[in-house]
Amino acid sequence: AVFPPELRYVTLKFIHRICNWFSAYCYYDITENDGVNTNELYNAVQLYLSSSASITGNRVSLSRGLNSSNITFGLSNNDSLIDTFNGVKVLWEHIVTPRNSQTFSWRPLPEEKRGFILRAKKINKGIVLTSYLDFIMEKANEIRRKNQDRLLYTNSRGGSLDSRGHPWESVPFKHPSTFETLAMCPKKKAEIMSDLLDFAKGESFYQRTGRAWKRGYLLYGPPGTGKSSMIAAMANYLGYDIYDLELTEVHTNSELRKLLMKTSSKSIIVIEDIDCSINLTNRKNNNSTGSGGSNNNSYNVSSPSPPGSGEENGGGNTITLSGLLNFTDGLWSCCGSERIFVFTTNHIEKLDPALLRSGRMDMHIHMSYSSFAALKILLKNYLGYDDDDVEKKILEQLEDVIEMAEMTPADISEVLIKNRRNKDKAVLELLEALRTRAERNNNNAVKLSRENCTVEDEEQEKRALVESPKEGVDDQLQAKCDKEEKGGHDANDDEKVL
Ligand SMILES: Nc1ncnc2c1ncn2[C@@H]1O[C@H](COP(=O)(O)OP(=O)(O)OP(=O)(O)O)[C@@H](O)[C@H]1O
Ligand SMILES: [Mg+2]
Repeated sequence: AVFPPELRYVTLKFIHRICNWFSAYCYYDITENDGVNTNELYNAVQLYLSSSASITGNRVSLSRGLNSSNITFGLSNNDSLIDTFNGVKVLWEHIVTPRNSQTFSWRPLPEEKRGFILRAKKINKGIVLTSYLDFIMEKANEIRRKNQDRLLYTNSRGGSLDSRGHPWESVPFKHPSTFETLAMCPKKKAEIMSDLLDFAKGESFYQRTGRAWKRGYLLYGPPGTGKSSMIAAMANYLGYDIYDLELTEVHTNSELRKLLMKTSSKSIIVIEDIDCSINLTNRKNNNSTGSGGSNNNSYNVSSPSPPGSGEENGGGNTITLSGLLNFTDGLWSCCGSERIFVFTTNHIEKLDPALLRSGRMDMHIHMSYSSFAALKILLKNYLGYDDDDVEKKILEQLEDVIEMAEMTPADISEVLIKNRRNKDKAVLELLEALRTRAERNNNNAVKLSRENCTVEDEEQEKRALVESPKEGVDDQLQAKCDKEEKGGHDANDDEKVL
């Protein structure tokens, strides 16, 4: 109180300047407001320092962001702390001074002037300016994404808008599913994760290749194999919001387009059970409308109109397949960026080939019955068991039956949850359940082969199914996991489309 902060700031500055000549240090001012714009670096530094474990002062400022369940700690006014980066020590000081009321400004400025002063040794100037500040920006973004809870949007209100004209309703999204808890072939999992990461970091790639910055995943497989869990894991992994699109609530193609326009970037747009929610007879209707003068083959198949004009053939009050394709693929799909489309289905064979062609759904992911690798993940999730916690003999027995049993991860987790208090019993009961299933499947297979409908046919059918997308979007990952080596499929999806 004896020493007014304003004076203190000026003196500090003055002292800094004097010392500059003699000292080994250099100083950087990072003010909250650089005149007109808010300084992004200031916010980043604040967030970054909040995560720093070295805050020990008696006075710490706390804050909690909108939609966030985390509290962040910050440097209090005129407090300082030391941070180290790559062995380089720097000192941060937070300076707050009352703003001079005579300063003219077009818009109201906060009453206080805030800023950080960063002190570093002159010999470390290079490292501070090049890597340290970048590091802080990156770290801050990470923290921001972690603190902000995901949102789950639905359009369950039908076409009606809320008071602010938004067609989407949102709730905080707190699904605990992550890639770690997801039971599936580890190789496949790793590929999906790196695909997602490539996508999220791929701004310049998409720019360079002239592609809209979006990606489509089709998840298919029987119920209870983790399709919805996978979507949650994707959202948690990338920190994206989810838009769960209920197609049955959408009445026209133009309504669909409006919904799309109101989605934000960095989001996953999900249509579950696509085979059930879109009436496939639409396709016939479309074809009977005649396929105009479009010279794009793929559109001729299903949608006579070029992208972006799906409204006309929406006609009455139903949305059409072409409307949906325009939604994911047309010009409107790029109003915004960094969007992922995920469709799920239990019956991939029921889907229109137009939906499956490459470029539309970039990656087809087969979620299948539990494999041995997946089973081990489930054992770890539910019982906390590692490999050597289970008797080797039992583990081998599990491995023997798991493929034949064709049990979904959902079924397996059911058995494990039921017995989670008695872990040994859980494993034994699981083995029993797997055996029963395997036996049943085996009997069925024998019966089938007696009726001259061999298992091989089924196998072929499955293979045909995987290969069915006309443009050759093989499920490479599945193939890899099944160790069905099909040589020469190394080209990634993007190359195929190009
Ligand atoms: N691969 C998996 N890894 C971990 N848990 C799984 C997996 N698959 C299923 N589960 C468990 O089973 C439950 C049902 O899974 P989920 O809802 O993801 O299945 P789904 O494939 O979406 O089924 P549906 O086709 O009926 O929508 C989940 O709550 C989850 O706990
Ligand atoms: Mg589901």
